[in-house]
Amino acid sequence: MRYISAQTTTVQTATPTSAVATATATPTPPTCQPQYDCSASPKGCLNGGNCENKVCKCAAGFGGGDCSLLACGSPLIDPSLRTTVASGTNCTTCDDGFGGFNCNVCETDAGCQSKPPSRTSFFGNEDMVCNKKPEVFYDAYMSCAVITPELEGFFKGNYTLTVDLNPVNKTIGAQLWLDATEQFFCTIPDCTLATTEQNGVVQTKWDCPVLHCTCLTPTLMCGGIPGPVISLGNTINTLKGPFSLTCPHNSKDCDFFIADLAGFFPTGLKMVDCDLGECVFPSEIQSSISSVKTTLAPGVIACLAIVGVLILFLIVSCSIARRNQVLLSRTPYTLNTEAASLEFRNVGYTLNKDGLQILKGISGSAPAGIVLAVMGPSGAGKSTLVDILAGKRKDGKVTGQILLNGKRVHESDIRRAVGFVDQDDTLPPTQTVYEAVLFSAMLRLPEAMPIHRVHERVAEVIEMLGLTHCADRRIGNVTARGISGGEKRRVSIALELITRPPILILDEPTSGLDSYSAHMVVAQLCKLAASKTTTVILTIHQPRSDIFYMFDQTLVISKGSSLYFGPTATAADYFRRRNLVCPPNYNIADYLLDIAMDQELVSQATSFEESIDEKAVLSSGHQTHITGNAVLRRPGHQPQGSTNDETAVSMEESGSSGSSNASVPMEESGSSGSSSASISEDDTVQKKQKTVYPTSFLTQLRVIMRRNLQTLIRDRSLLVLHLGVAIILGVFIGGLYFRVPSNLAGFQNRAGSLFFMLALLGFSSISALGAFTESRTLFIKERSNGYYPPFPFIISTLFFDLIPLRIIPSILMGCISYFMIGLSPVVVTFFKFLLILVLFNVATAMFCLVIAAAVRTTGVASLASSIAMLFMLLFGGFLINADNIPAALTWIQYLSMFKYAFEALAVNEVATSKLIDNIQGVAFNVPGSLILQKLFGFDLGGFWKNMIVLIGYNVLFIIAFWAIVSFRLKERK
Ligand SMILES: Nc1ncnc2c1ncn2[C@@H]1O[C@H](COP(=O)(O)OP(=O)(O)OP(=O)(O)O)[C@@H](O)[C@H]1O
Repeated sequence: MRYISAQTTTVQTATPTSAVATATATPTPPTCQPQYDCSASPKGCLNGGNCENKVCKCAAGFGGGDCSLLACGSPLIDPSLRTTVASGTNCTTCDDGFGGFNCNVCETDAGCQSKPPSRTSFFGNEDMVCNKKPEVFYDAYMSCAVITPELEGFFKGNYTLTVDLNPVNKTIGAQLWLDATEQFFCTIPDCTLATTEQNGVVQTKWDCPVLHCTCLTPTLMCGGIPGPVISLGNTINTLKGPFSLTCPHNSKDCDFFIADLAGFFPTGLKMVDCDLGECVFPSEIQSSISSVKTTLAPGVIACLAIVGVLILFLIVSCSIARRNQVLLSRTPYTLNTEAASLEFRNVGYTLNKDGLQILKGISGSAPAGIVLAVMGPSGAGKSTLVDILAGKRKDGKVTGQILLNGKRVHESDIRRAVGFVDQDDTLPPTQTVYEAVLFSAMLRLPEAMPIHRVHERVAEVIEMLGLTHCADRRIGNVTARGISGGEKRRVSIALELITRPPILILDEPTSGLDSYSAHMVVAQLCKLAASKTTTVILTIHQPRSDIFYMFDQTLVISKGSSLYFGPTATAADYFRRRNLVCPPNYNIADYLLDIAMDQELVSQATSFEESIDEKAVLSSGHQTHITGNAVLRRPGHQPQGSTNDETAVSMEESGSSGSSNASVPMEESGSSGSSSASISEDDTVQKKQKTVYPTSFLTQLRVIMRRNLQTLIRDRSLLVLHLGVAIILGVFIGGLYFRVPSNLAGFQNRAGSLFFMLALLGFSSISALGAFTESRTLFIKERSNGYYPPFPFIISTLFFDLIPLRIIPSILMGCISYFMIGLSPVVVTFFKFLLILVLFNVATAMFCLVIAAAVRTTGVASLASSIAMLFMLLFGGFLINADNIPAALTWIQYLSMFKYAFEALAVNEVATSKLIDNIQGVAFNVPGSLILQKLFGFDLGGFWKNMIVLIGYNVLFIIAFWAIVSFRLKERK
């Protein structure tokens, strides 16, 4: 059977047969009105009708002169023969086998076979069938109910969408009906259609780049009566697209998405109970389902890629570090057993800023295994000299030469050979004496040294310096009182003594010590020198006479010039020969200082006519005199490179420390062989050597982290404050914005609570300044003394600042306030919310750390970060609308971390929620996304973009922090 019956329906005249569509309303009677000329009317044909010979050929389901009326005949009937019904009236009965809002949707195969087909099958003798699947092939019709609380808030009624899907012409025609009245229709060309299978779900999707819609005036939605709340006429008429329609095969629902209306319908229009059908020949049905792999949003892919690269980098770095640690722990080690000699020739130092000459060509030497005391009044240049001898970086210009064991070497070699105790005690306040010395030992003794030997050595040094009684007491600082100033001085010495360096240089080791302790410390240093493992050079102000005579050699400096250099024992004779006699019962050390202070006496001493012997020394150039007390005290002692020859021997001649008991001041010697070149300008020694650390990276990291953990636990105030404040403020914000409703006020509160949280976290980050400023000084000193390189310090600092003080508090505050406020209950939204808070807080803390590292003064650093924070807050998107910022200042918002975090938080939270309120009796239901767009000027699709920017800020600040700490935080004296 080719078709079931052939029934003819005459437009608006014939009485319908039983099978002909009828309407509840009386069919529109024929009129005598002139025929509508579609070519002459600007309106043309509506609802996808074509104007042919001045007459509209309407799409199935439509009729009337301009195709504006609902026609209730099946698509198999000639369009001109379909019965139309009056506007506002529904079709009630459709042709057999057809259904849908305007009776053009086939329901059965029989329906499709009830009339002769309007086209022929390629395969000839075929009956049409009704295809009900969303994958369509010829011309399908669909009608669906529409769920749209957004529109229903303004225009009450039942919404229906009728759609004509034409894959042959690649077009879609769609009409929206409110009750039975059409509100607007759209014609959509150039569509592509694809049926895909993803994770077992098959769906057909139409993607169309453009759409043209026409709002039918006067209708409720298009500015019609009675008194509409709003008119969508202009919005609908100016829609551009793109547009998409997605229909899953296993459901009767579809999604209708118009990009221009994303603010109004963020997830599209929900079409439910869709009835779809088309009459096709079976041979036309050629399903082409393609499977697609699950794809992630580009933002998610970028984030995953960053995390992946970081993890890979971490794994590779850790395995390399572990290998190095194992190798180093198996490397045989030797501890220093031999003292080194240090000679300095014509050392000068001039300040860059004002050209002031601080040191004027000072020469001398400290042969291996002796104690050399550098004396002089305050400001004479003692510290400057020992800084230079220790290879410390100086701000000004250094001239002269320094020889280590008689050889010119790079200053990094000198630094390696020298242990340096600074004038100021820079010690970790929260550690005990034992822990501080152990810290130095763990980092500076060889990795392969067994741990029990390390502890033994620590105990030995602590005992040697008389610190056993306070070994378990905390060092303390101004705010938390700990050990005494003298004990601190001895701890500083212990930190350097632990490595038993070939040369130990101490700046004022006895300052702050009582005379007994001073004597004890100097005696220990002399003992160390006598053991031939360490040469000691120290500066001292006013030693007691018994202490003075413990030094082997003395260098007296007056106003940057050498007044005396020679054996301590002959100093008194030397000045007596110049008629400068130390009064009886007078401390010779005090007398030497008196001379150095008085320029007349200095002139008297330096203008003295030298003896032949002394002249001989003079003419020989650099001289040194090593037969000092060390030799006298230690019979048989023969320092390295020295002889017991009583005649002065120049350094040049001896190749190393010469020997003489004659004492000649450097001024008199003239210090020939002076070098005007900076110490490091010698080509042979210019090659900078990489600092070699005795311990591996992992050991350094472990030891530093252990100390940071101790500090965090013992100096609990900051940790407790951050955690406490996070909990209290979490409860406070939760209480203040408790259970925000979805009305207008609730929306303001929701956005306000999110912004307030960011403000709190942002400003609490400023505490990073103070925390870092304390550890910064310690780092500079320890780095300079060769404890560790910057990298493990940076990791440890970031770990102990970011995790306990930034990440945990922001999670705490977020968890508490989130549920109290009643933000979105969606789990993913909650975790995204926490992630944003954490990324934001880490970024602001890193920003403050960068400032703290870059700016030396704490006051300037806190002012700079507070002002920067305030500006970022202002341009964060809450206090000023992004679209209203003056053009010249718009760039500032892109620097604001608040903007990215707030936008991400708001999009995450508010975009999927609804604003439901009632203003003066008019109820409305507006999507949160529309508010975000209109009120804040936010980019709705920008969640991952904002997240990437926040991650970018973190990476940028971490790199900046690393660069500043590595290249700027170096000791400069
Ligand atoms: N970087 C600098 N800028 C300005 N002045 C400097 C600098 N370095 C040293 N001086 C000046 O050089 C002189 C010597 O300083 P130095 O610290 O070496 O003296 P000192 O003998 O160790 O004094 P004290 O015993 O009081 O510590 C001082 O007048 C000091 O002000």
